[in-house]
Amino acid sequence: MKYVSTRGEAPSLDFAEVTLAGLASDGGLYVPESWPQFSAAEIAAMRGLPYAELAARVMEPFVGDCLTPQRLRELTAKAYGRFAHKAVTPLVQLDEQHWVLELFHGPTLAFKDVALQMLGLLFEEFLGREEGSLTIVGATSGDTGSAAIDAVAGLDNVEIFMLHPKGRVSDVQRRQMTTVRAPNVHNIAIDGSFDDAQAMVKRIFADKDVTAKHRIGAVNSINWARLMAQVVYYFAASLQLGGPERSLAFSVPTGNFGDVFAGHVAARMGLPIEQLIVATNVNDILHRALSEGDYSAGSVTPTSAPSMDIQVSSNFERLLFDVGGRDGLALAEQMRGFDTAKAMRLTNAQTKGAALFTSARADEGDTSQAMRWAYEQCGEMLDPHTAIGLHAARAAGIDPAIPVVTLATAHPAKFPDAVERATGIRPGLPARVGDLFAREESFVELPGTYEAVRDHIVGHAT
Ligand SMILES: Cc1ncc(COP(=O)(O)O)c(C=O)c1O
Ligand SMILES: N[C@@H](CCOP(=O)(O)O)C(=O)O
Repeated sequence: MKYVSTRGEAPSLDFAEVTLAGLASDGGLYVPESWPQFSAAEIAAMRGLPYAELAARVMEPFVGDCLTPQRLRELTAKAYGRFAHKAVTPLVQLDEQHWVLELFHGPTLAFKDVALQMLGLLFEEFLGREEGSLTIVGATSGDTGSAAIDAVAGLDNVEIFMLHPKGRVSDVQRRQMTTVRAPNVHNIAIDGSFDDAQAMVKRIFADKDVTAKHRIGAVNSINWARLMAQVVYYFAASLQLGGPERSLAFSVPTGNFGDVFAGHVAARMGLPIEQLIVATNVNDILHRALSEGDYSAGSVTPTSAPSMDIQVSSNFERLLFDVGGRDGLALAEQMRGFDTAKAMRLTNAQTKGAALFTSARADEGDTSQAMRWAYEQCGEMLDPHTAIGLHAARAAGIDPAIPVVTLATAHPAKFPDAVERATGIRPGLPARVGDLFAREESFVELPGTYEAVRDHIVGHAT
């Protein structure tokens, strides 16, 4: 399997190279040069498999010959062995039509663990082969940071610098990053938004003064391996609810468009998906793009779902590439226009090609109301991000005969204030996070300028 850049100019790479490269050298994102296909019979044969084996089957065509089938199975067994639920991503039914897919049973209580537990092992595997090292620079609006840190803390040949927007993540999220004591972990709080942090990460990949001395790696969903691992749970949910004979709709709380793009990949591979519902909070660039063709970024508004307080959605570029004719040079031109104007229109081909997607936006009242409904009517406590997904799922008007699965992207205890305001109940942290509030924090605060962040990273990277 070879990977190509969405901007058409970077060299094509194999799976190991793409995992270590993160962002493409032309500023684009890597995607497989073609989508692997499963027949209905092949999908049906996956029914009842343990999650780790299902993951190996779904990932195998993407990995190509970079891992033997046996080694891939050793890695998936190790990655998913750390989850607190035997099913790894269990489904919970809310009513006749709605289910939630709980993706928060990993070590840091969000869906990010599903991919990052695997990515940490892949880094070790591929770096070990060449005795290389990696300086990871990541941006987080709260969840990627802790999941990535958990996955790589203590590794000898990996160092991680994680940027979060100061004061804009929950206390639990911040502490899950800043209380990890390991010499290779560096937390940085910047003045600014997640979008500012993500822009700095992309800039550092293009900074020749830095890349001449350090091999920069990515843990954000710009790294293809993240998305590959997220495709698996769409298969897991479908197989439990009658797939491949029955088609499902998925509602996905969306920010950087990685999770829902993984659903698009599952559909491309042959999984019957009726609709992908892109659920946003008031930072609704994706809702406007999909409903009106208007992809224009404003400033970020802080909400009770801080991990989705994102306006510039990295993985939307992968969708535009895939549904708009896979013309890298034309997309590079379109993205350059967006970088300058912070706005662009989708082409007719892009809008038409994205027909599997629909979208909805939830304001703060809708989010609270969805948390309350799930708790009072169904006995399920949801976090605010999942509640946005549920609001969109119920608003989308899907045929009642089609099951709608909302991705539960975080544990409610990561956002206790918002959950308590909506339901009157304060969720407690599961025992696996330990004495989070007793541990000492360590992070530096930096101004929100690229130079300040770059100088800090260069000054502290070994
Ligand atoms: C809890 C939670 N829900 C939803 C999202 C949005 O996911 P994505 O960025 O893949 O669209 C995020 C952040 O990425 C998150 O942390
Ligand atoms: N919501 C994310 C933002 C980063 O997105 P990613 O999926 O590209 O890593 C977070 O919680 O950090």
